[in-house]
Amino acid sequence: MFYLSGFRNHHSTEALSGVLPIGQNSPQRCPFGLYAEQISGSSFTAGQGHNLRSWLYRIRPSVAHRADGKRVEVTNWVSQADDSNTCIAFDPLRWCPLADAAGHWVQSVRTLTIAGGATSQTGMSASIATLHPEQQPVFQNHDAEMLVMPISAAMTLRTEFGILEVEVGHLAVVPRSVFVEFIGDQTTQLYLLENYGIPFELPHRGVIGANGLANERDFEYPVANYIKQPKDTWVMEKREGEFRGFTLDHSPFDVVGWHGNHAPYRYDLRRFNTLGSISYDHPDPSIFTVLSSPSQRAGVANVDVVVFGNRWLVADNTFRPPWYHRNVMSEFMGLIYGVYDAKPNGFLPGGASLHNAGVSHGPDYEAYFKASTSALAPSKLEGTLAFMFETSAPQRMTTFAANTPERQKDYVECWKAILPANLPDSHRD
Ligand SMILES: O=C(O)Cc1cc(O)ccc1O
Ligand SMILES: [Fe+2]
Repeated sequence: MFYLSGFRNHHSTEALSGVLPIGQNSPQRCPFGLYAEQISGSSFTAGQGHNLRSWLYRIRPSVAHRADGKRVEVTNWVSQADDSNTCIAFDPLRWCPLADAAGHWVQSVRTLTIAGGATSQTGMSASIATLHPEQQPVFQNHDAEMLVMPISAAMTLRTEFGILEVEVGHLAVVPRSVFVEFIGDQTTQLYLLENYGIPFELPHRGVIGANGLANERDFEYPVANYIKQPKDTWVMEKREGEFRGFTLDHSPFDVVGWHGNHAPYRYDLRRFNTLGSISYDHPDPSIFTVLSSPSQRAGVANVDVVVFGNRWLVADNTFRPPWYHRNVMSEFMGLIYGVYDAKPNGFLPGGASLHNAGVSHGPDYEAYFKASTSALAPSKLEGTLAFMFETSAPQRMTTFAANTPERQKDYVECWKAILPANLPDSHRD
């Protein structure tokens, strides 16, 4: 399938040539009698480089989709970090891969951790969902930009803007309020991040220069692809954590052409140009940032998406895995495949961990022992893809996450075998 390349480029695409008006956005009558509709992703007055909007040329304006909605109960998708369904996360936390959930993917979402929420428009939530091959509802998330990563099988996202094929090892981002249908040929679990804050940007590269990390051209946008379907379509929408469903008498995927810099996209995480230490010491993980949602405070992210993929380890006289640490940001981690170097046991593909702000953590005993004693020849981490959602707000654990049988209540035992350094009981030079 053909894609448009370039992060936040001003893309133009037509499923039928001649549908995009030339030199203006909203002519008195659009070509072919289509309807022009703008969707924005920033305030109208956002600065240059942060101003996000696209123009869609569609068979019906999306207001024609409006029908009275019915409230739908979705039990475990949490959108506010308050006392009603979350608790404070004091301890290091870890979960085994969750069992597949029944039902469609929206019902299957189980939020594990959350910071901030949909109403305050800050923070994030991290969830696991299950996508089955059955028919799925079309979905609109007014609360958040959604970032999804399939874990065991590829999936397809049909959106108003066109189709994104999303493999294991890809991430896909769907802006707020965009109509999207998740389609799977095989059952797969998904990691799902809701970003309640400012839409994702590429991190500033600073002295790294113009290239490296996630390169702009590797972000792929869909080409226009419409269906003129008179059949009923079931749509679900989410607003401030509440869900409603309604039936349309046609498909919302009726956009024949679009142009703009605000659209869903995919990125192959295996294209990430990982940079690291070629002298000594383990760098801070900010060097692995793929996407960053900034906060109002310069240099402090609302949420960073960080990836740990295949890479050479060559640092001299260095403890090469992550050091022991406490981070002022809070860290949710997941594993798409392979082994994560700091946690060779117990952190499994499809599993998750949370080290809340200030919570001490680091390599487990086995990782420490191996990395502190093995010969330091260059070595390569291969067949591995882990990620971290790092947010400046403390993350809470949901009631579901606290009580699910997949929670590893013995997680802290992985540091138990660590021996104290061999020193006399007390001494002072
Ligand atoms: O805790 C973790 O495993 C994530 C992490 C990785 C790293 O390379 C440095 C710091 C950090 O928090
Ligand atoms: Fe960490």
